[in-house]
Amino acid sequence: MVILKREFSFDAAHYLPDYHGKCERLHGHTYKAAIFVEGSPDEEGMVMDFVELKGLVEERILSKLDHSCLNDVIKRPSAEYIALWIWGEMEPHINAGKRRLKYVQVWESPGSSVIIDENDFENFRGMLEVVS
Ligand SMILES: Nc1nc2c(c(=O)[nH]1)N=C([C@H](O)[C@H](O)COP(=O)(O)OP(=O)(O)OP(=O)(O)O)CN2
Ligand SMILES: [Zn+2]
Repeated sequence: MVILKREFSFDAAHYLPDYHGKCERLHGHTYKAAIFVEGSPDEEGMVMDFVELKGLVEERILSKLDHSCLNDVIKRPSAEYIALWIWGEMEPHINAGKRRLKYVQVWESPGSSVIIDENDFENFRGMLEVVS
């Protein structure tokens, strides 16, 4: 199997309502994220066309999160829950044939990131309180 990765970034505001400290106040980040897809190269030599993946990221993620207040979309927008939300947006459009969404990584700052896989999504999706 081969794992391909597409990285992207977005600017957004958020606050952490249940956090006690500076992050309970409205502030912003330039987030970075990566989508990892596992599969076998097809007859075109591709696990998944990067152009298709870029379009999905723009349609399913960036159009909703870039220059937004994340709390309008995700109730507790920690990096962990942002990653779970991204998983829910992307998985139905990626899993096909032998290709599978493998990991989602979200960086809140260059030194701080989370990585989730399908088990995390199954275990924690119920805690993801999506606003809209
Ligand atoms: N496990 C997590 N911990 C924290 C999260 C999170 O999403 N998951 N988020 C925050 C806050 O959003 C906070 O803004 C992060 O602050 P900090 O780490 O200090 O990072 P800065 O953006 O301020 O950048 P630095 O240059 O590193 O100060 C807190 N914890
Ligand atoms: Zn923050």
